Amino acid sequence: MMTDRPLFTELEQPFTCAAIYEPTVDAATSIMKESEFAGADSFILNLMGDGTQGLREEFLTEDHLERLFQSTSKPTMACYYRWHFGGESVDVTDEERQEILRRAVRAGAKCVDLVGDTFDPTLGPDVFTEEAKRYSLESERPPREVTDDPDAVARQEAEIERIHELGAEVQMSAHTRIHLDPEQALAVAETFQDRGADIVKLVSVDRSWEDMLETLEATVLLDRELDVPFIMMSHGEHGVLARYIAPFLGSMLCFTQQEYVPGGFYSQPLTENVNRVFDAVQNVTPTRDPEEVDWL
Ligand SMILES: O=C1C[C@@](O)(C(=O)O)C[C@@H](O)[C@@H]1O
Repeated sequence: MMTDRPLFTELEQPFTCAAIYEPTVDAATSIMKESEFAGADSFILNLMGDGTQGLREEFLTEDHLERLFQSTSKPTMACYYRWHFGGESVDVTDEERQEILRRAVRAGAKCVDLVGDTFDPTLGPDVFTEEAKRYSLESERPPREVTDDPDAVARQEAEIERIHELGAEVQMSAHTRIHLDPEQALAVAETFQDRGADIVKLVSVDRSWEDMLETLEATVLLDRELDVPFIMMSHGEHGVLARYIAPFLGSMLCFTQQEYVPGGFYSQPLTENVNRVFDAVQNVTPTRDPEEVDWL
């Protein structure tokens, strides 16, 4: 008998979530099956590909998506950003993106990624441009993909309810394109939690080891203060190390990949590798107050 796939918040944490960037359902299925052997616990499917690192538009039907989700007993989360990993902006409205994400849920996705500025896109340079790089190198810019416009927030809250009614969870996310210090990270995370998100995801920017250490500090702060599960991580080469470590400090999962394709996105560690780390690192969760420990 078919068993339903678990929700993301039902999985034992921390776990791996393998990113699927393939252009066709067959290719995506093949990578998902191989990822299962590498120990992937869940998947994130990129829907905004149209030929470059994500599912092509012709596969965005309920039938195609259902065939893909049914090929695994692991849960899949769907995302459809305004940009794709090839670097260009995607020419669809927020309403269309949400319609496609709801279609994915009807086809069996267990979670959708709701970008934090949906219905009120934050202004800023196009991603992957020289100007975007400058934006990320400076700290005193507002975080991208975060809005507090009351109309947009009300629509986001209604969208979260619709997705809940369809039986899936919502991960509210922001790729902030700037480095977040711990207090900034907590402020954004709390607004997403207040909107009804089941999971909060923050992707900061780390430009140095000091930034990376602040990202880990933000992870500890979020773990202490947030009521919902969260994912804390960063873009930037200094952020890669924290992707392995943050899951031990409370970040719920690590986004991984099965293999690195030429011209691909290499910040996500390989699934097999992360699982080896998760398995090897034991006995690091404190169970007693420092006062109760003999050997300090
Ligand atoms: O948003 C995220 C995280 C990500 O941006 C990363 O940096 O690992 C990659 C995306 O596939 C995923 O949806």
